[in-house]
Amino acid sequence: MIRDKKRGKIVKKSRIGRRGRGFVLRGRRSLASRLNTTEQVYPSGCCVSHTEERRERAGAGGAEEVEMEVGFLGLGIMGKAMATNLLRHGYRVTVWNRTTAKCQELVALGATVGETPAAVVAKCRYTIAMLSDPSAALSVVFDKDGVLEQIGDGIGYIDMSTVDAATSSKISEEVKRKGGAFIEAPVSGSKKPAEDGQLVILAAGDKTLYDEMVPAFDVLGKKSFFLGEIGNGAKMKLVVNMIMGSMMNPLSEGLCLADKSGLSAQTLLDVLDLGAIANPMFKLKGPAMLQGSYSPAFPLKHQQKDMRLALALGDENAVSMPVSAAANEAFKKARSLGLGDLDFSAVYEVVKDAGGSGQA
Ligand SMILES: NC(=O)C1=CN([C@@H]2O[C@H](COP(=O)(O)OP(=O)(O)OC[C@H]3O[C@@H](n4cnc5c(N)ncnc54)[C@H](OP(=O)(O)O)[C@@H]3O)[C@@H](O)[C@H]2O)C=CC1
Ligand SMILES: O=CCCC(=O)O
Repeated sequence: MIRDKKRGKIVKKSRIGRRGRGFVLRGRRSLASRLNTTEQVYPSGCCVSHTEERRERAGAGGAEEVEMEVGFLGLGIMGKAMATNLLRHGYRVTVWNRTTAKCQELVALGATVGETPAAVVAKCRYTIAMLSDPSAALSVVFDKDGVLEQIGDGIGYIDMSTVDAATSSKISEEVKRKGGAFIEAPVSGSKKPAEDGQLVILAAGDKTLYDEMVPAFDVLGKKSFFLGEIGNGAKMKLVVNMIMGSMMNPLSEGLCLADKSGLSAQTLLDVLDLGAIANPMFKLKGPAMLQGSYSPAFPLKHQQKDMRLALALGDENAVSMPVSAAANEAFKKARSLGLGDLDFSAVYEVVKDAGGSGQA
């Protein structure tokens, strides 16, 4: 199933409004989203327009614009932008972050603070997490004062962090064992798309919870995919990031090669942008790399974590990925040089260094 905020695509009829668990998440929707009524049919399923879907929702429980409390765990680069978007669209948001001071900016925008992940889950029917890695995702669920202490019937937990399928499955099993519902929903898109509500959401797991989350996903993203069983969202995200991280390396090598062979690296970027391999990443990151500017949108340490997890997925499936493995080595080297908190494009510094700085 695919949803597209911009084009109004919906593939399969949603169960929203049927009151599966006796509640439906709604926020105050943006005008653009309210006007989005285009209907398109995909070959493999029935479809419903956003207008029809909203009518269904309204029919199920009265007025469409009912405020709902959403919990948000993890206010890093992505979590802060996503929680801010929910607040701007009228959601009531209760936030928690390990480093408590980071909650203050959200409080200034109207959020309330939960003392612990458990306290957030106790207060909210839906809690979203956006945490750095598998260890953080597990800790927030399983440790003392964690999500599991308060999850139960009729409560949804949505982990949007980039983790591996095994981590997601472990969380899913425990949440379900306690009567709650779980989806993984990692995202494609970085800081700016998160700020602009233009993420691509790769969800999997409990389909009813997914349907209930669609209004919030409409706020956070431009498109959401429902990919079936738990693990599929995590795997899709890792494959995408494995490609992205790998691509950053030949871009770096190309910039070095252009420079070392007497060409203008900026002209190389201009040429690339007009040809078959033009892409938003080269266009956005290339000029900043030439300036040595690596303000983190996507921290390098997270890109290396994704390469590592994607390579493990390759191992499991006996897929040989020598290009990705080499890219991972460059990211590891960058981390060892203390570049982990910079943007992942800082791998350029490692590539430049490996290429030598003198004249041929
Ligand atoms: N940045 C990007 O462009 C994108 C990132 N992602 C993914 O989203 C997730 C978040 O990324 P991003 O926001 O960039 O990362 P940040 O490093 O900016 O934020 C990480 C968050 O995780 C929290 N955290 C880390 N360890 C723990 C722990 N042990 N217990 C509790 N909380 C913890 C941090 O808390 P504290 O503030 O206390 O350190 C912070 O809130 C990652 O999985 C990343 O791979 C996905 C798409 C794009
Ligand atoms: O996981 C990070 C993805 C960053 C991006 O899609 O630009």
